[in-house]
Amino acid sequence: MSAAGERRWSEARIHRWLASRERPSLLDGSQGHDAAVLRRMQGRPVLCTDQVIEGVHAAVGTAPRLLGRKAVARTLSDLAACGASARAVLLALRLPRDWTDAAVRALIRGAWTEAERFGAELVGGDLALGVGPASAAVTALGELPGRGRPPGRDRARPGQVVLCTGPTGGSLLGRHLRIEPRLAAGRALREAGASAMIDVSDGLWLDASRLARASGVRLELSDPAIHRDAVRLARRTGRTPLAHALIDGEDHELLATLPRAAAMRVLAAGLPGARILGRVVRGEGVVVRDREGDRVPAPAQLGYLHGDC
Ligand SMILES: Nc1ncnc2c1ncn2[C@@H]1O[C@H](COP(=O)(O)OP(=O)(O)OP(=O)(O)O)[C@@H](O)[C@H]1O
Ligand SMILES: Cc1ncc(C[n+]2csc(CCOP(=O)(O)O)c2C)c(N)n1
Ligand SMILES: [Mg+2]
Repeated sequence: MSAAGERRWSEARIHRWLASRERPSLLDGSQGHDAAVLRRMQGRPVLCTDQVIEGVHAAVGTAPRLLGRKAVARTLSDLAACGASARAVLLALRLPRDWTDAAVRALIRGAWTEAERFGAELVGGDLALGVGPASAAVTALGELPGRGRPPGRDRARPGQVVLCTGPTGGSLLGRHLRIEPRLAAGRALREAGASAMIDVSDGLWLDASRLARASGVRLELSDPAIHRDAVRLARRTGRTPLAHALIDGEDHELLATLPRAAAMRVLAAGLPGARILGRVVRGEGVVVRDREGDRVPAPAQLGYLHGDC
Protein backbone atom coordinates (compact mmCIF):
# COMPACT_ATOMS: atom_id res chain seq x y z
CA MET A 1 0.00 0.00 0.00
CA SER A 2 2.81 2.43 0.76
CA ALA A 3 4.40 4.03 -2.29
CA ALA A 4 8.01 5.25 -2.24
CA GLY A 5 8.36 8.52 -0.36
CA GLU A 6 4.85 8.39 1.16
CA ARG A 7 4.57 8.39 4.91
CA ARG A 8 3.14 5.42 6.77
CA TRP A 9 -0.06 6.30 8.57
CA SER A 10 -0.11 7.69 12.09
CA GLU A 11 -3.07 7.78 14.45
CA ALA A 12 -2.26 11.36 15.55
CA ARG A 13 -2.26 12.72 11.98
CA ILE A 14 -5.52 10.92 11.09
CA HIS A 15 -7.14 12.28 14.27
CA ARG A 16 -6.08 15.84 13.36
CA TRP A 17 -7.50 15.39 9.86
CA LEU A 18 -10.77 14.01 11.28
CA ALA A 19 -11.04 16.96 13.68
CA SER A 20 -10.84 19.40 10.76
CA ARG A 21 -13.92 18.05 9.00
CA GLU A 22 -17.39 19.51 9.25
CA ARG A 23 -19.22 18.73 12.46
CA PRO A 24 -21.94 16.07 12.02
CA SER A 25 -25.35 17.71 12.50
CA LEU A 26 -26.69 14.77 14.54
CA LEU A 27 -23.95 15.29 17.14
CA ASP A 28 -25.09 16.97 20.37
CA GLY A 29 -21.84 16.51 22.27
CA SER A 30 -18.36 17.58 21.22
CA GLN A 31 -16.65 16.18 18.16
CA GLY A 32 -13.76 13.77 18.78
CA HIS A 33 -14.96 12.93 22.31
CA ASP A 34 -14.81 9.40 23.76
CA ALA A 35 -18.36 8.67 22.66
CA ALA A 36 -20.79 10.43 20.33
CA VAL A 37 -23.78 11.97 22.10
CA LEU A 38 -26.57 12.30 19.53
CA ARG A 39 -29.68 14.42 19.29
CA ARG A 40 -32.90 12.61 20.14
CA MET A 41 -34.62 10.93 17.21
CA GLN A 42 -38.37 10.65 16.79
CA GLY A 43 -38.54 7.00 15.72
CA ARG A 44 -37.27 3.81 17.34
CA PRO A 45 -33.48 3.30 17.27
CA VAL A 46 -32.24 0.38 15.13
CA LEU A 47 -28.68 -0.96 15.49
CA CYS A 48 -26.55 -3.30 13.43
CA THR A 49 -22.91 -4.01 12.73
CA ASP A 50 -20.95 -5.63 9.92
CA GLN A 51 -17.35 -5.78 8.70
CA VAL A 52 -15.15 -5.98 5.64
CA ILE A 53 -11.94 -8.01 5.93
CA GLU A 54 -9.29 -7.88 3.21
CA GLY A 55 -8.94 -11.32 1.64
CA VAL A 56 -12.40 -12.40 2.85
CA HIS A 57 -14.88 -9.75 1.69
CA ALA A 58 -12.60 -8.08 -0.87
CA ALA A 59 -9.37 -9.06 -2.59
CA VAL A 60 -6.16 -7.91 -0.89
CA GLY A 61 -5.13 -4.69 -2.64
CA THR A 62 -8.69 -3.41 -3.26
CA ALA A 63 -8.77 0.41 -3.36
CA PRO A 64 -9.20 1.69 0.23
CA ARG A 65 -12.06 3.96 -0.89
CA LEU A 66 -14.00 0.90 -2.04
CA LEU A 67 -13.33 -0.97 1.23
CA GLY A 68 -14.81 1.96 3.17
CA ARG A 69 -17.73 2.23 0.82
CA LYS A 70 -18.49 -1.50 1.03
CA ALA A 71 -18.22 -1.61 4.83
CA VAL A 72 -20.89 1.08 5.16
CA ALA A 73 -23.12 -0.19 2.34
CA ARG A 74 -23.38 -3.74 3.66
CA THR A 75 -24.25 -2.46 7.13
CA LEU A 76 -26.90 -0.05 5.83
CA SER A 77 -28.36 -2.98 3.89
CA ASP A 78 -29.19 -4.64 7.23
CA LEU A 79 -31.07 -1.46 8.24
CA ALA A 80 -32.98 -1.69 4.95
CA ALA A 81 -34.16 -5.18 5.91
CA CYS A 82 -36.01 -3.60 8.87
CA GLY A 83 -37.58 -0.83 6.80
CA ALA A 84 -35.46 1.68 8.73
CA SER A 85 -33.74 4.89 7.62
CA ALA A 86 -29.99 5.37 8.19
CA ARG A 87 -28.88 8.07 10.68
CA ALA A 88 -25.34 7.49 11.99
CA VAL A 89 -22.36 5.18 11.58
CA LEU A 90 -19.28 4.30 13.62
CA LEU A 91 -16.17 2.99 11.83
CA ALA A 92 -13.62 0.72 13.56
CA LEU A 93 -10.45 0.19 11.52
CA ARG A 94 -7.62 -2.28 11.89
CA LEU A 95 -4.83 -1.21 9.55
CA PRO A 96 -1.49 -2.74 8.55
CA ARG A 97 1.64 -0.75 9.31
CA ASP A 98 2.51 -0.16 5.65
CA TRP A 99 -0.66 1.79 4.76
CA THR A 100 -0.12 5.48 4.04
CA ASP A 101 -2.00 8.44 5.51
CA ALA A 102 -3.56 8.96 2.08
CA ALA A 103 -4.86 5.37 1.98
CA VAL A 104 -6.40 5.62 5.44
CA ARG A 105 -8.05 8.94 4.56
CA ALA A 106 -9.39 7.43 1.33
CA LEU A 107 -10.96 4.55 3.25
CA ILE A 108 -12.56 6.86 5.82
CA ARG A 109 -13.77 9.24 3.09
CA GLY A 110 -15.21 6.28 1.16
CA ALA A 111 -17.15 5.29 4.27
CA TRP A 112 -18.51 8.72 5.12
CA THR A 113 -19.42 9.55 1.51
CA GLU A 114 -21.42 6.33 1.33
CA ALA A 115 -23.12 7.09 4.67
CA GLU A 116 -24.03 10.60 3.45
CA ARG A 117 -25.48 9.22 0.22
CA PHE A 118 -28.18 7.66 2.43
CA GLY A 119 -28.66 10.52 4.87
CA ALA A 120 -26.38 9.15 7.63
CA GLU A 121 -23.33 10.73 9.25
CA LEU A 122 -20.01 9.30 10.43
CA VAL A 123 -20.04 10.23 14.13
CA GLY A 124 -17.05 8.27 15.46
CA GLY A 125 -14.90 5.20 15.28
CA ASP A 126 -11.60 3.65 16.25
CA LEU A 127 -8.16 3.19 14.68
CA ALA A 128 -5.72 0.42 15.53
CA LEU A 129 -2.62 -1.08 14.08
CA GLY A 130 -3.24 -4.65 12.99
CA VAL A 131 -0.99 -7.55 12.19
CA GLY A 132 -2.34 -9.12 9.00
CA PRO A 133 -5.03 -7.89 6.64
CA ALA A 134 -6.93 -4.62 6.96
CA SER A 135 -10.47 -4.68 8.27
CA ALA A 136 -13.23 -2.12 8.59
CA ALA A 137 -16.13 -2.71 10.95
CA VAL A 138 -19.16 -0.44 10.75
CA THR A 139 -21.89 -0.04 13.34
CA ALA A 140 -24.97 1.73 12.04
CA LEU A 141 -27.77 3.50 13.87
CA GLY A 142 -31.06 3.67 12.05
CA GLU A 143 -34.49 5.07 12.79
CA LEU A 144 -37.77 3.24 12.44
CA PRO A 145 -40.79 5.57 12.25
CA GLY A 146 -44.30 4.63 13.35
CA ARG A 147 -45.48 2.12 15.90
CA GLY A 148 -46.23 -1.14 14.08
CA ARG A 149 -44.20 -4.30 14.52
CA PRO A 150 -41.10 -4.16 12.33
CA PRO A 151 -40.51 -6.87 9.74
CA GLY A 152 -38.58 -9.89 11.04
CA ARG A 153 -37.17 -13.08 9.64
CA ASP A 154 -39.77 -15.01 11.59
CA ARG A 155 -43.00 -13.53 10.24
CA ALA A 156 -43.49 -15.02 6.76
CA ARG A 157 -47.04 -16.42 6.63
CA PRO A 158 -48.64 -19.00 4.29
CA GLY A 159 -50.68 -17.27 1.59
CA GLN A 160 -48.20 -14.40 1.16
CA VAL A 161 -46.06 -13.91 -1.94
CA VAL A 162 -42.26 -13.64 -1.96
CA LEU A 163 -40.84 -10.52 -3.57
CA CYS A 164 -37.21 -9.80 -4.43
CA THR A 165 -36.06 -6.25 -5.19
CA GLY A 166 -33.66 -7.20 -8.01
CA PRO A 167 -31.77 -9.82 -9.99
CA THR A 168 -29.03 -11.81 -8.27
CA GLY A 169 -25.74 -13.58 -9.00
CA GLY A 170 -22.24 -12.80 -10.21
CA SER A 171 -21.57 -10.05 -7.65
CA LEU A 172 -17.93 -11.15 -7.41
CA LEU A 173 -17.29 -9.58 -10.83
CA GLY A 174 -17.30 -6.22 -9.04
CA ARG A 175 -20.83 -5.41 -7.89
CA HIS A 176 -19.98 -6.58 -4.36
CA LEU A 177 -17.79 -3.48 -4.00
CA ARG A 178 -20.61 -1.19 -5.12
CA ILE A 179 -23.53 -2.51 -3.11
CA GLU A 180 -26.74 -0.50 -3.36
CA PRO A 181 -28.42 -0.80 0.04
CA ARG A 182 -32.17 -0.94 -0.68
CA LEU A 183 -33.21 1.52 2.02
CA ALA A 184 -36.02 3.16 0.04
CA ALA A 185 -37.35 -0.23 -1.09
CA GLY A 186 -37.20 -1.50 2.50
CA ARG A 187 -39.29 1.43 3.73
CA ALA A 188 -41.79 1.05 0.87
CA LEU A 189 -42.14 -2.69 1.51
CA ARG A 190 -42.62 -2.22 5.24
CA GLU A 191 -45.23 0.49 4.65
CA ALA A 192 -46.98 -1.81 2.17
CA GLY A 193 -47.25 -4.51 4.84
CA ALA A 194 -44.19 -6.76 4.39
CA SER A 195 -44.10 -8.87 7.57
CA ALA A 196 -40.82 -10.68 6.83
CA MET A 197 -37.68 -9.31 5.19
CA ILE A 198 -34.02 -10.27 4.85
CA ASP A 199 -31.21 -8.81 2.78
CA VAL A 200 -29.60 -11.32 0.45
CA SER A 201 -25.98 -11.25 1.60
CA ASP A 202 -24.98 -14.90 1.69
CA GLY A 203 -26.98 -16.21 -1.31
CA LEU A 204 -30.64 -16.24 -2.31
CA TRP A 205 -31.14 -19.91 -1.49
CA LEU A 206 -29.39 -19.72 1.90
CA ASP A 207 -31.05 -16.47 3.00
CA ALA A 208 -34.47 -17.70 1.82
CA SER A 209 -33.86 -20.87 3.89
CA ARG A 210 -33.09 -18.75 6.95
CA LEU A 211 -36.33 -16.87 6.50
CA ALA A 212 -38.28 -20.12 5.97
CA ARG A 213 -36.77 -21.76 9.05
CA ALA A 214 -37.27 -18.76 11.32
CA SER A 215 -40.92 -18.48 10.20
CA GLY A 216 -41.71 -22.22 10.19
CA VAL A 217 -42.90 -22.12 6.55
CA ARG A 218 -41.85 -23.25 3.08
CA LEU A 219 -40.90 -20.79 0.36
CA GLU A 220 -41.65 -21.85 -3.21
CA LEU A 221 -39.56 -19.80 -5.64
CA SER A 222 -39.84 -19.96 -9.39
CA ASP A 223 -37.71 -18.50 -12.17
CA PRO A 224 -35.64 -16.03 -10.09
CA ALA A 225 -34.32 -13.00 -11.97
CA ILE A 226 -30.75 -13.69 -13.07
CA HIS A 227 -28.32 -10.75 -13.10
CA ARG A 228 -26.27 -10.35 -16.31
CA ASP A 229 -23.13 -10.71 -14.15
CA ALA A 230 -24.31 -14.24 -13.29
CA VAL A 231 -24.41 -15.03 -17.02
CA ARG A 232 -20.91 -13.56 -17.51
CA LEU A 233 -19.48 -15.42 -14.51
CA ALA A 234 -21.06 -18.71 -15.62
CA ARG A 235 -19.03 -18.57 -18.84
CA ARG A 236 -15.89 -18.78 -16.72
CA THR A 237 -16.97 -21.24 -14.05
CA GLY A 238 -18.95 -23.77 -16.06
CA ARG A 239 -21.84 -23.45 -13.61
CA THR A 240 -25.27 -22.34 -14.80
CA PRO A 241 -26.30 -18.67 -14.51
CA LEU A 242 -29.22 -19.86 -12.36
CA ALA A 243 -26.81 -21.57 -9.93
CA HIS A 244 -24.91 -18.28 -9.58
CA ALA A 245 -28.14 -16.36 -9.05
CA LEU A 246 -29.15 -18.78 -6.29
CA ILE A 247 -25.94 -19.19 -4.29
CA ASP A 248 -23.40 -16.40 -4.94
CA GLY A 249 -24.49 -13.83 -2.35
CA GLU A 250 -23.47 -10.20 -1.81
CA ASP A 251 -26.39 -9.05 -3.96
CA HIS A 252 -27.93 -7.15 -1.06
CA GLU A 253 -31.35 -7.19 -2.67
CA LEU A 254 -34.23 -7.52 -0.21
CA LEU A 255 -36.33 -10.66 -0.04
CA ALA A 256 -39.74 -9.83 1.46
CA THR A 257 -43.02 -11.63 2.09
CA LEU A 258 -46.34 -9.78 1.96
CA PRO A 259 -49.96 -10.22 0.82
CA ARG A 260 -50.25 -10.47 -2.99
CA ALA A 261 -52.45 -7.34 -3.32
CA ALA A 262 -49.93 -5.31 -1.30
CA ALA A 263 -47.08 -6.60 -3.50
CA MET A 264 -48.98 -5.60 -6.64
CA ARG A 265 -49.57 -2.12 -5.22
CA VAL A 266 -45.95 -1.59 -4.26
CA LEU A 267 -44.77 -2.82 -7.69
CA ALA A 268 -47.26 -0.54 -9.46
CA ALA A 269 -46.05 2.42 -7.37
CA GLY A 270 -42.54 1.81 -8.76
CA LEU A 271 -39.88 -0.57 -7.50
CA PRO A 272 -37.62 -0.93 -10.55
CA GLY A 273 -36.07 -4.38 -10.90
CA ALA A 274 -38.34 -5.96 -8.27
CA ARG A 275 -40.41 -9.02 -9.03
CA ILE A 276 -42.61 -11.59 -7.34
CA LEU A 277 -40.54 -14.77 -7.07
CA GLY A 278 -43.02 -17.14 -5.54
CA ARG A 279 -45.15 -17.82 -2.52
CA VAL A 280 -45.17 -18.85 1.11
CA VAL A 281 -46.85 -22.18 1.89
CA ARG A 282 -47.13 -24.53 4.85
CA GLY A 283 -44.12 -26.80 5.30
CA GLU A 284 -40.42 -26.20 5.54
CA GLY A 285 -37.38 -25.34 3.43
CA VAL A 286 -37.07 -23.73 0.03
CA VAL A 287 -38.19 -25.24 -3.27
CA VAL A 288 -36.85 -23.64 -6.46
CA ARG A 289 -38.24 -24.13 -9.98
CA ASP A 290 -36.57 -22.97 -13.18
CA ARG A 291 -38.21 -21.17 -16.12
CA GLU A 292 -39.53 -24.48 -17.48
CA GLY A 293 -41.12 -25.29 -14.13
CA ASP A 294 -38.65 -28.08 -13.35
CA ARG A 295 -37.50 -28.41 -9.77
CA VAL A 296 -33.88 -27.34 -9.24
CA PRO A 297 -32.00 -29.81 -7.01
CA ALA A 298 -30.58 -28.19 -3.87
CA PRO A 299 -26.79 -27.76 -4.13
CA ALA A 300 -24.54 -29.14 -1.38
CA GLN A 301 -23.77 -25.53 -0.36
CA LEU A 302 -26.77 -23.16 -0.38
CA GLY A 303 -24.63 -20.04 -0.10
CA TYR A 304 -21.68 -18.47 1.67
CA LEU A 305 -21.01 -19.61 5.24
CA HIS A 306 -17.83 -18.50 7.03
CA GLY A 307 -15.89 -21.58 8.03
CA ASP A 308 -17.70 -23.79 5.51
CA CYS A 309 -16.35 -22.38 2.25
N1 LIG B 1 -20.74 -11.88 17.41
C1 LIG B 1 -22.05 -11.77 17.59
N2 LIG B 1 -22.55 -11.40 18.79
C2 LIG B 1 -23.87 -11.27 18.96
N3 LIG B 1 -24.79 -11.46 18.00
C3 LIG B 1 -24.37 -11.83 16.79
C4 LIG B 1 -22.98 -12.00 16.52
N4 LIG B 1 -22.85 -12.36 15.22
C5 LIG B 1 -24.09 -12.40 14.71
N5 LIG B 1 -25.02 -12.08 15.64
C6 LIG B 1 -26.46 -11.99 15.46
O1 LIG B 1 -26.94 -13.16 14.80
C7 LIG B 1 -27.99 -12.84 13.89
C8 LIG B 1 -27.68 -13.41 12.53
O2 LIG B 1 -26.44 -12.91 12.11
P1 LIG B 1 -26.03 -12.79 10.61
O3 LIG B 1 -24.59 -12.43 10.61
O4 LIG B 1 -26.49 -13.99 9.87
O5 LIG B 1 -26.96 -11.59 10.17
P2 LIG B 1 -26.63 -10.34 9.32
O6 LIG B 1 -26.03 -9.30 10.21
O7 LIG B 1 -27.83 -9.99 8.54
O8 LIG B 1 -25.51 -10.90 8.34
P3 LIG B 1 -24.80 -10.11 7.16
O9 LIG B 1 -23.38 -9.97 7.67
O10 LIG B 1 -24.87 -11.07 6.04
O11 LIG B 1 -25.51 -8.84 6.96
C9 LIG B 1 -28.12 -11.32 13.89
O12 LIG B 1 -29.21 -10.97 14.70
C10 LIG B 1 -26.82 -10.85 14.51
O13 LIG B 1 -26.98 -9.63 15.22
C1 LIG C 1 -11.85 -12.03 -1.79
C2 LIG C 1 -13.29 -12.41 -1.76
N1 LIG C 1 -13.64 -13.71 -1.63
C3 LIG C 1 -14.93 -14.08 -1.56
C4 LIG C 1 -15.92 -13.15 -1.63
C5 LIG C 1 -17.37 -13.57 -1.55
N2 LIG C 1 -17.95 -13.41 -0.23
C6 LIG C 1 -17.23 -13.02 0.82
S1 LIG C 1 -18.17 -12.84 2.21
C7 LIG C 1 -19.58 -13.30 1.39
C8 LIG C 1 -20.92 -13.39 2.06
C9 LIG C 1 -21.27 -12.22 2.91
O1 LIG C 1 -20.41 -12.13 4.04
P1 LIG C 1 -20.97 -12.04 5.54
O2 LIG C 1 -21.54 -13.40 5.87
O3 LIG C 1 -19.77 -11.67 6.35
O4 LIG C 1 -22.05 -11.02 5.55
C10 LIG C 1 -19.29 -13.60 0.06
C11 LIG C 1 -20.27 -14.04 -0.95
C12 LIG C 1 -15.54 -11.80 -1.77
N3 LIG C 1 -16.45 -10.80 -1.81
N4 LIG C 1 -14.23 -11.45 -1.83
MG1 LIG D 1 -28.35 -9.18 6.68
